[in-house]
Amino acid sequence: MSDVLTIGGKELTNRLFIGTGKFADHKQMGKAIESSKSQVVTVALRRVNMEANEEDILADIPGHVTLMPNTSGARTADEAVRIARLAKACGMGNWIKIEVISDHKYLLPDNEETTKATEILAKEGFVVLPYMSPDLMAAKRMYDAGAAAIMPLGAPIGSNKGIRMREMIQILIDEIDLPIVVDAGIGKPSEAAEAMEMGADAVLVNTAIATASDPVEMAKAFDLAVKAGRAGYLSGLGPVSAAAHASSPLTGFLG
Ligand SMILES: CC(=O)[C@@H](O)[C@H](O)COP(=O)(O)O
Repeated sequence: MSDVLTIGGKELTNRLFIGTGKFADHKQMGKAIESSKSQVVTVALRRVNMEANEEDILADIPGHVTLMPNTSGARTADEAVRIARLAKACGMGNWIKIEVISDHKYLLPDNEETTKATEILAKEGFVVLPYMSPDLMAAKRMYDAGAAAIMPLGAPIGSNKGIRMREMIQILIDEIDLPIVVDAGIGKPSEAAEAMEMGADAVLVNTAIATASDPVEMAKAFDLAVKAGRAGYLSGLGPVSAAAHASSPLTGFLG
């Protein structure tokens, strides 16, 4: 059975998106991307070296993946728009993950500025994926602004805390008619599976893979977990109940 996720006209058969920060080096990053089988990779524009003869992160990103530059470093909508336009001008395509953050302790996104940037860039033809704090009204505004997918955080970036925003993310999955990509804070393969079992369309993982003892094997573990979670969701999870229900008949043994 084919299970395709379509975003911005691209058909994706793998639902694990990968971030490129925190790896020991670019070679290790490239190998982890390969072993994750990811088809979408996000890269901060400020990490792309535009000077010749210097190490270029793009050289180690496999050519078949879709690049999703992100606006990491932007504190306002205007800054995010400027970074997105620069990324496009550098030949990085028209996908953009909007990240607008002015809180330096928790790195929580500014939903209002993110929506503004989404509207401007969607009108310019970008495929816009806003990173956001999971909130139904904000997600509806991002939908109206032209977002191609919504990327709610599971927990603060780099925290590896798991799906702390579970209830709020579930509301987005149930109510927003766009792909939901759970982004940030996923610390273990089982948490990626959890997001997929909830009905998320994809997950984005960086820190948990890049900071593992063996990032290449961990990338593979995340790929398997995302596939398992998705298969569980598509199979229809059984009901949860407070009381026990015997799995085998409890009667009929004794006369
Ligand atoms: C690379 C990137 O975009 C991160 O900002 C993203 O949000 C992933 O978060 P984790 O590093 O917590 O997986």
